[in-house]
Amino acid sequence: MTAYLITNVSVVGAAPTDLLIRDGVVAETGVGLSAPEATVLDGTGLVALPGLVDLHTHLREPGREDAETVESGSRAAALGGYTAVCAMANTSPVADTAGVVEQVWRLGREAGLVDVQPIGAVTVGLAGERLAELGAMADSAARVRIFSDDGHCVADPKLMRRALEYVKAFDGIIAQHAEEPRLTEGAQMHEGEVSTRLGLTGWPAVAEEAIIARDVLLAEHVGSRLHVCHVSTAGSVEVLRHAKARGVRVTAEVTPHHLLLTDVKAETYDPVFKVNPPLRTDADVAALRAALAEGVIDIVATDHAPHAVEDKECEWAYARPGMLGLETALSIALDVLGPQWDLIAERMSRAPARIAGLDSHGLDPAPGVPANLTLVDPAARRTIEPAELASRSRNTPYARMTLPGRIVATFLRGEPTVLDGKAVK
Ligand SMILES: NC(=O)N[C@@H](CC(=O)O)C(=O)O
Ligand SMILES: [Zn+2]
Ligand SMILES: [Zn+2]
Repeated sequence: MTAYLITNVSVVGAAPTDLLIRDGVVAETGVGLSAPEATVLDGTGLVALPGLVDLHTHLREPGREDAETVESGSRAAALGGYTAVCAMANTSPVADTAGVVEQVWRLGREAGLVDVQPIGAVTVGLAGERLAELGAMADSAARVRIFSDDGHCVADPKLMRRALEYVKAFDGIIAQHAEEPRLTEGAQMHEGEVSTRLGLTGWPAVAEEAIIARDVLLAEHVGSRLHVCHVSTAGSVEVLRHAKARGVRVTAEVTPHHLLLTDVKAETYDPVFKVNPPLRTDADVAALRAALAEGVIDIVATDHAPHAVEDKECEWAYARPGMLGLETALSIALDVLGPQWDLIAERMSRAPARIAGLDSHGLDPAPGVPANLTLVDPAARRTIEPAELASRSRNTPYARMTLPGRIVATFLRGEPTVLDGKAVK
């Protein structure tokens, strides 16, 4: 195992220091360290962050390996500064058995670029009819703790209650895709002025807010943990604020795209901007940014949703919803939040690691801590070229945009997965 000496680097925005990485851990920190056996990396001008943790990633394996594999998605994650990702269950077959979650977990180990933590489905086949084998998935080698039917809402309140009750025994979490399906039938974009002008069927904010309101009440009643996926409206923020004030065990995420983009993008009719929940309004974006700063929204999660060309480059109405996120998330966060390194570390690493129970992640680089970290060059700017992304898919909404920040290196348990901005394998 090679040792690495990163010199003159700012750890989470603090005054520059040296970091010695050896035997999988941060062995030493301090100014003027020497380690003759170590490979030296000049960290001047760079910021070291705890490796980013994504609570919401779609890896598409098994079933749609043409759009993404565990390996290609892991590489995209490492290049984005991530050391751990939670893989959503809407694969084919669905990750609703111990067998499938163990398969995804093993593929992640074999790729060895990030820790891949599978999420299990709540219901069999994501059909919303009966509970999947939650206990068997929790007891499996994948040790599943987060369950989600993401892509679909667990709309039946009785099933949602049962799921919350079931996972309480092992302190599990239900991660809800909050969308009342009866209110979004045929929906193509956010319901508002722009949808009226374009004549596209709208996805009203209340379809999200009504489910969040119901679920925080159910979580309170049962005393279980609820996580709300991709919060997208100002009204959802108010529901969450109220629930948190009451002490409900609820956490919430916002995606980079909901922090930056709005429904006016639909005017292009370019399906790269079609996503669930849909891009909302300026007022929603402002409310989401404030909620993230305040902590009403706990984390940024990418909802990295790769789609093959034929599923995206077609008419808006036929295109699948979803956009890439792993390779651009840190840049968007830097653009939206500015160089608030402690806040970025909290919302993109420490808090998601805590929520997911990933004990060796989300820890600031310090002596004795597992060396899961990433080095960011905040002064660099880069122009996003879809063809250059490591993902197998090309559906980034940031094509040809110039964004701040570049991931220079990422370390997983002391081994580099990215060096000089390139994946090492
Ligand atoms: N976000 C999306 O628009 N799509 C996701 C599913 C989801 O996150 O709901 C997908 O799997 O493609
Ligand atoms: Zn979803
Ligand atoms: Zn998703």
